[in-house]
Amino acid sequence: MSLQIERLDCSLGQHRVLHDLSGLTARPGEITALIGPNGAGKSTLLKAIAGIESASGHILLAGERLDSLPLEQRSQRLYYLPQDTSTQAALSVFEAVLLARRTQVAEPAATALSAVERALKSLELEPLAERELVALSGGQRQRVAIAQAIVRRPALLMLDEPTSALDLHHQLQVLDYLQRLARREAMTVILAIHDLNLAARFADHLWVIKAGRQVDSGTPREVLTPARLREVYAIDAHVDWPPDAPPRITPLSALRSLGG
Ligand SMILES: Nc1ncnc2c1ncn2[C@@H]1O[C@H](COP(=O)(O)OP(=O)(O)OP(=O)(O)O)[C@@H](O)[C@H]1O
Repeated sequence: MSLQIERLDCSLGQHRVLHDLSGLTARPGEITALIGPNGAGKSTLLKAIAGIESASGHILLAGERLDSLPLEQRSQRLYYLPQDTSTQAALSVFEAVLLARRTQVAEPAATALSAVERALKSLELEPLAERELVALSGGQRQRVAIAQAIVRRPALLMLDEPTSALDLHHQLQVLDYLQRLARREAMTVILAIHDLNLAARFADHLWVIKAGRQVDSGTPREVLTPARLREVYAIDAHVDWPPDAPPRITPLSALRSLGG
């Protein structure tokens, strides 16, 4: 389902965080990466779409006004995975993923169990299935949280920095899996991410925001230019799109203060 944002404003307390975001589209079957410096408003935008933060403007999913749906109905269509995946829940990995599935979908137990097994396998979590959540490392917990998100099969999946705690193997493995999942299930996937090499490699489309304002949107090649990186991140960077290798963005130096 295609997501469209029009005239979105959001204030937190006295602070206006998002300013009139318009014309942002995320398509089914694609990964849309949301990029921008610290404090740009990436988490706030994802939370506003999820209905966790209140915002004005239009948020349309497959033409339907998400922003006028009650939270419960929104949550049947989307899933938002926050940046902080810490938990004190006294559950095993398997139980946590099963619970995520069962609170969302009414179905026979055997169907739920096989969905959980598939999700664990897809994220290489089978060896940890019986471990307690509280006994996991940060990266392991992050992968479990991603399994809890994907097992629900939402039409719109939003992940806030889903690879921030992952080692290099799992960064590639998770993003490759999300890309295949999006294509196979025609899922709309939006992820906030700081690593521009991963964004360039795995995203079909980028949204760029800075200080709550939309700076650009387009394909990685259109958006990730040295001039744009200078403007958005205050860095000098070398950008290379080799024909037979993944794109390479090499930060060279930090320029003036970025602020924020
Ligand atoms: N509860 C709040 N009340 C007031 N301002 C807030 C609140 N939460 C966040 N902000 C401010 O909103 C702005 C956007 O924050 P947000 O967390 O959305 O940024 P971000 O782009 O996700 O940043 P990061 O890359 O550091 O995670 C920041 O200036 C932040 O200080």
